Amino acid sequence: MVENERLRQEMRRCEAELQELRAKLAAPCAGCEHSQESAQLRARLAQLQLEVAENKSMLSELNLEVQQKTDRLAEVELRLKDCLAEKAQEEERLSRRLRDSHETIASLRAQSPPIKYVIKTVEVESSKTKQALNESQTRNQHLQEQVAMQRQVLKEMEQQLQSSHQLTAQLRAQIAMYEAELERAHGQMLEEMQSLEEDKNRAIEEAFARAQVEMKAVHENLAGVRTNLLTLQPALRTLTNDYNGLKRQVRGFPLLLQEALKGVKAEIGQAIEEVNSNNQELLRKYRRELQLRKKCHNELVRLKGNIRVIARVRPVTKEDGDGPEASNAVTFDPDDDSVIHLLHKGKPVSFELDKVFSPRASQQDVFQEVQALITSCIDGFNVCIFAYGQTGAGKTYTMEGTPENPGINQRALQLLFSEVQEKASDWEFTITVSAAEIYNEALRDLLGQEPQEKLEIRLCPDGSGQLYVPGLTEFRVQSVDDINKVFEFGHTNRTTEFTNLNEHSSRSHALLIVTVRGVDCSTGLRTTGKLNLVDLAGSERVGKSGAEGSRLREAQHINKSLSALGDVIAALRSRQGHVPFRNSKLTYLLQDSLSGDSKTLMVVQVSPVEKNTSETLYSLKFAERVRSVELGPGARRAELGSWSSQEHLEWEPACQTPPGSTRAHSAPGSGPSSRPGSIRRRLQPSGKSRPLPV
Ligand SMILES: Nc1ncnc2c1ncn2[C@@H]1O[C@H](COP(=O)(O)OP(=O)(O)OP(=O)(O)O)[C@@H](O)[C@H]1O
Repeated sequence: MVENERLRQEMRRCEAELQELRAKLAAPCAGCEHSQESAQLRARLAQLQLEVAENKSMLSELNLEVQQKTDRLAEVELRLKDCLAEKAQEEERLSRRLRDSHETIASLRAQSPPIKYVIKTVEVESSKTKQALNESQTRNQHLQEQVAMQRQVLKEMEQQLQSSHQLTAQLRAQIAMYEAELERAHGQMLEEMQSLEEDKNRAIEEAFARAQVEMKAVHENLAGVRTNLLTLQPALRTLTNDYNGLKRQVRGFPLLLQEALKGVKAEIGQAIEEVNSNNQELLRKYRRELQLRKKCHNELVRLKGNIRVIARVRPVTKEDGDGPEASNAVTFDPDDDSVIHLLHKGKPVSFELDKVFSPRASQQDVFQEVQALITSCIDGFNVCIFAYGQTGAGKTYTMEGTPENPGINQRALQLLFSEVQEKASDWEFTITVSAAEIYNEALRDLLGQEPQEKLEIRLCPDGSGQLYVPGLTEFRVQSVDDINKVFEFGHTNRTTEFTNLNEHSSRSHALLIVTVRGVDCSTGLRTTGKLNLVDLAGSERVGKSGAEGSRLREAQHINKSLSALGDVIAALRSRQGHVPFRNSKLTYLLQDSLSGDSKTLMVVQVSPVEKNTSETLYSLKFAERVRSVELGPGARRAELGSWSSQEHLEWEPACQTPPGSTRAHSAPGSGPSSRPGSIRRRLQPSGKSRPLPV
């Protein structure tokens, strides 16, 4: 049975392989790949045929075995039948003997006692016989069981035989089918090989034909090349001659090259010299242009006036409240931006200043007006910009502004940075800042470690006549970030010192002092310009409104310093012989930035509302007083002469005062010869440190 199963599996495998072979034979194939596959198929076919033959022999062996088993079975059946017949005979014999014994017993019973004895003996023998009978019956029984068993085995074997027969028939049928299949595959393969052979022959024929054509063409080409070769030979000869000529020339080339190089080098040297002299000329022109630009710039500032007063009116804010008191009392002249009209107690009053900014003016508009002054600081001029006005009129807004909309202070520093950067190729600049406060005529350093300490203004010990503040901190700034840090530090110092900062700041002057020091890299010329940005204390007249005690003292100090400032500016503007700088700490501190060729601008801050008209009137009168000391055109020319002379001192030895200029009002320290301070400042030797000049 196991063998049968194995054979069946083998047959199934053969069948699967045949299927596969059939599929491969059916698939389209090409070239040598096909022939390779065909060879493989042929080998596989042979193997399969071998396997089929093996299977067949195994099948015949199996048949033989079945036949042998059938024969043995028939033999067993025969033996069994013999056994049964023997048993039947034995039984028959034994029953016959039993019957004889019974009869003998009965006849003997009818005889005498000796006979009885015999009977007894017989009876004894009879029981033995019975026992033998029983035994033979038991054996018979056992044999019958064995026969039944054998029969059962026989039956099973018959069934097995039958199924073997069936299987054999099936296998035979399958083998026949496989053989047919193999036959067909073989036929197919032969056909395939035949067609491949034909294809191959065809391809060979075609290739041969092509090769013949190509060969013909090559022969033709060869003939052409031969003809060309014949014609090229003379050209080759010419070329060889040329080549030999060139070779001779090349031998002489280094000499020629050296000569040519010598010539070119000489030309280049000459060209470099020409370029150098051109560069020198250009540098000279550039310097002259630079000087001219400076002159033009100063001329522009001069035309605008050395001391200028402008007004800025702030917008009405919600702090001004509602009602008639908060109504607008200020109007402007649409045709003249230097005129402002104020309606005070029902009476119109007009003022004329250098420029008036309406509430619509932006921080940038105002800055534009002061921009030229700030850039002149880079050229070594001292500049003062003041914000003047009553408390809440917008002084701090104009000078400091807000973080989103910064005022003059930050914009000025930004402008200085960008200007300095533009000139970085020719100049080296350092910008430093100091911040100070004057409260009740006491000067304090806002950037120092001890802001509460009072500082003094002293004469420079070097005998130059300049003033300085010992201990005033100077910070070097290089970016807007640095400025912000400095401002923040100054602000912190102020806030930690005073509980009511707003009130305090209204009553103190805040100064931001920016010093720009430059060195011209090509000439070594040094300049120092100072920009003083001052947020003045509130100008309202507290003293007149009956203030007492500390408020009165504050008011007196403020009034004193503000009127001292007014006096100084008026004296400078009218070129008085004596300028009262020492009348207040503020003017004393700013002395060198207010005198000489310094430039000053006062921004008068104005509140537009009705309730502030008295203070507004006072502020505008102050502004007009400062401005009213008019300089005639002659004086202005004289001023121009003084500026020019300074430029000439640096670049040209001679200076000329323009004709018609008058020096009647010139202060002793403002003429060309009496400005040693400013000239010294410009000619300071490189790297020499000195106390901050004030
Ligand atoms: N041009 C302006 N545009 C918008 N708001 C302004 C302008 N000027 C001033 N302000 C606002 O008016 C208010 C008062 O201004 P600011 O504090 O600058 O006055 P001040 O004169 O410096 O006062 P104090 O003397 O007390 O320091 C502030 O809220 C400020 O923002």
